[in-house]
Amino acid sequence: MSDKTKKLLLVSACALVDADGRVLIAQRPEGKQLAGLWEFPGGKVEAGETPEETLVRELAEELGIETKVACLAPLTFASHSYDDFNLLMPLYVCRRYWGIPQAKEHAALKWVRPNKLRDYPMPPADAPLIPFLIDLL
Ligand SMILES: Nc1nc2c([nH]c(=O)n2[C@H]2C[C@H](O)[C@@H](COP(=O)(O)OP(=O)(O)OP(=O)(O)O)O2)c(=O)[nH]1
Repeated sequence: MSDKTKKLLLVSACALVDADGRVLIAQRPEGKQLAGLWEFPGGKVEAGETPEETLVRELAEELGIETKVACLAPLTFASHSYDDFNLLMPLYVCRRYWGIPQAKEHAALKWVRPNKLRDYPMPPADAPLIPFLIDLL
């Protein structure tokens, strides 16, 4: 049943892909909601931003890498109802970026083959995204 008090939260996420077809996942740090789970880098779309601009900003803040809006290709989206909000999360693929990803805000980073993603505990919203990455890569 719909809960009219629940807010829709728009979050942009990115599957960064390396030359080997592996995807970067990042572990949420202690103290945050969903701590310890592995996620796709990204974050909340802020006022005035396009979802692509959000990702360019978040990838710089979280990983210290540079990319461009034109280097982000939409793949699919996640839609999941958490207890306190409804999440809508477009997932982009990025194969072209500059710099080496570093965990600036995460506990750890890992490059993983798409068919191994299920070995890493992810937020419940993310499980339906995995088959799209397996198909693509
Ligand atoms: N970046 C990202 N967020 C995800 C994924 N899956 C998923 O459910 N989320 C959720 C977790 C958070 O509730 C929200 C992302 O928000 P965020 O990373 O900007 O915010 P946060 O919870 O770290 O908190 P904040 O301190 O920034 O407010 O989306 C994912 O794969 N990547």
